[in-house]
Amino acid sequence: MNMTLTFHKYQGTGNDFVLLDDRSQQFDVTDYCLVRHLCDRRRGIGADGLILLRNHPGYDFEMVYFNADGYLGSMCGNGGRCTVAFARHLGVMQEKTRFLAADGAHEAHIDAAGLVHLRMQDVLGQQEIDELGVFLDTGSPHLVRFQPASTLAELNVVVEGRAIRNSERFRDKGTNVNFVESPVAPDQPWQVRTYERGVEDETFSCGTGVTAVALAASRRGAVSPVRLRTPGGDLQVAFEARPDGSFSQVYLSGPALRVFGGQVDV
Ligand SMILES: N[C@@H](CCC[C@H](N)C(=O)O)C(=O)O
Repeated sequence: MNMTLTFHKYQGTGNDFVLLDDRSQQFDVTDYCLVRHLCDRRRGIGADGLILLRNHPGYDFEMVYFNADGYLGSMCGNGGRCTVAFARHLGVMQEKTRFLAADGAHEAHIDAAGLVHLRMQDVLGQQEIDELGVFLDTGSPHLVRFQPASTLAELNVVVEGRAIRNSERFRDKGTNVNFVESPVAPDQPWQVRTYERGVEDETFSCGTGVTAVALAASRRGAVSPVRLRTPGGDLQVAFEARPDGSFSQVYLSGPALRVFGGQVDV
């Protein structure tokens, strides 16, 4: 492209993103090589994904999300929270906002402690439960696997997750794979490690992933709000469970921090 891009680096519990203020709609969303380059941790800025903040009629902004593989992605929960923090940094919003993402409209607010609370889409339909685990879509597809006690820390998430993600069942559309350990005491969090589609690696956390875990764990006694611990930090998921097995009022809450800004020649 032979141009200089101004970028902003954000992270939400270690899930990190390059954010671009693209309200002028200059970025070529078909240039997957550029997105992949910017997300490359050796040759570029380095991130799990890239997000464009754009104007859109009827909303404070639109969030356009790309995975690190360069391709347009589905909903990104941690990325959504980081985009809300970015929108406040730009002055596009103050405490509350309503924006558009790949899976539709979202509301969010930033509390006095700086935590970002993002309302996720209602999760409708039945969770698919079999010997492999619990499959559900929280804006992105997720397989949730509950592990035996004290096994999560030693699990090879990349090997195990990649095998499931590339299995015949998931090869075409892919899935994220979340490995979960139940709390050791009622006041302890659910522990989660995630292999992420489109990053094709373990990430420090995954927002739509911990949301899927909380909803799947509600069948195992988890009560809203559920606290979840990822390698990148703690997140909270609140929800209302409906009699038909669907969930509404689903909120993903946690920190979303600006790390640095700069310019990159591309
Ligand atoms: N890390 C994100 C998930 C982003 C989408 C995922 N990589 C996919 O392609 O399904 C999150 O926080 O939800």
